Amino acid sequence: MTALLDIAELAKRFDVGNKRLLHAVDEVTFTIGRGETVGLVGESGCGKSTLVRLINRLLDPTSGSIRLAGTELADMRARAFAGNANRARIQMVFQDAGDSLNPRYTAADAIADPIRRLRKMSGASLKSRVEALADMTGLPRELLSRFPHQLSGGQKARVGIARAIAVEPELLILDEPTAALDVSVQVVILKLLQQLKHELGMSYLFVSHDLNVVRLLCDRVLVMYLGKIVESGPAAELFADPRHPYTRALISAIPQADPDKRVGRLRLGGEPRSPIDPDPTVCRFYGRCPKGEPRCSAEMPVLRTVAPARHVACHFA
Ligand SMILES: Nc1ncnc2c1ncn2[C@@H]1O[C@H](COP(=O)(O)OP(=O)(O)OP(=O)(O)O)[C@@H](O)[C@H]1O
Repeated sequence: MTALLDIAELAKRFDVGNKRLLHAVDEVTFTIGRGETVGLVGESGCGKSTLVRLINRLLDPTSGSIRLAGTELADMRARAFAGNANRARIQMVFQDAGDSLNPRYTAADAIADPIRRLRKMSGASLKSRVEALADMTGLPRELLSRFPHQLSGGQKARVGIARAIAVEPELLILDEPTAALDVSVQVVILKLLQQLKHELGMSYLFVSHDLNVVRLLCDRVLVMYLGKIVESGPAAELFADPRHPYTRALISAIPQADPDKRVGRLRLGGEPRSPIDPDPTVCRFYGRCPKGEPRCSAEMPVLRTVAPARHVACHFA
């Protein structure tokens, strides 16, 4: 499969005062193929949003490379990227469509906005393009004149999706696209996203806390922990045989309807492991950083990735 997105050694460090840097995204390397759906999972604060904001060029990286079909995007400042021709090629569906839509824009204005800016379309052709997008996303045309507060959660989600696909992106980043929706609406929106992907041939980077959804929708999964991709692999393989202790802990937390399949939930932390622990996949310092940092990932190896396994420095420089 040809790589559409090629991320290499991508890093974002934030200055958190007292001469300390927080490694929000810590030298991350992965690819997304054309037409592939890649899931990005990890606990709150592990760096998922920072990573997608780097890829979507809303944030400037500290170092590393973001190549889209061979074109380097990391060199350009986030502000300059907004007006760049490549802007249309990566679009994003945000977590809460209600929050991300401009309250002063009707649904039609919201969908038309990127087309006007990035495709320089106007007049009757713009209007018919907006109507076609409403049809594609199942938004009744009569709702196009409504403002976000006059739409249901599911309808706002459809507007957010129509807006994101309006300029025919090659890569769609979905940041918890159904987290703000009722369960029944979630299913409908996930089916719509699957259908659009097949119709339009896009690649998806799917960020989610819901591992059951990730298992169902994604070809491959990236597991992020403290700014690093600690494990990545084909979804079926990773869920059947998680190798990294953090992935195991994450999977053990998936609710199981079948009592026979329930296992005890694994938790990280507790006593430090022996420095001569024979299992190289287990961190010696879970929750007990030698530097005294509570969130340190010291000596946690990276598994099943293209990068060679190596020891991870303290999360705080
Ligand atoms: N502008 C910033 N300045 C300093 N630290 C930041 C900044 N933005 C994010 N961080 C820190 O970087 C780390 C990663 O944050 P990020 O929002 O990427 O996590 P996340 O995995 O997306 O979390 P969630 O799932 O809760 O959205 C966190 O420790 C966060 O506090």
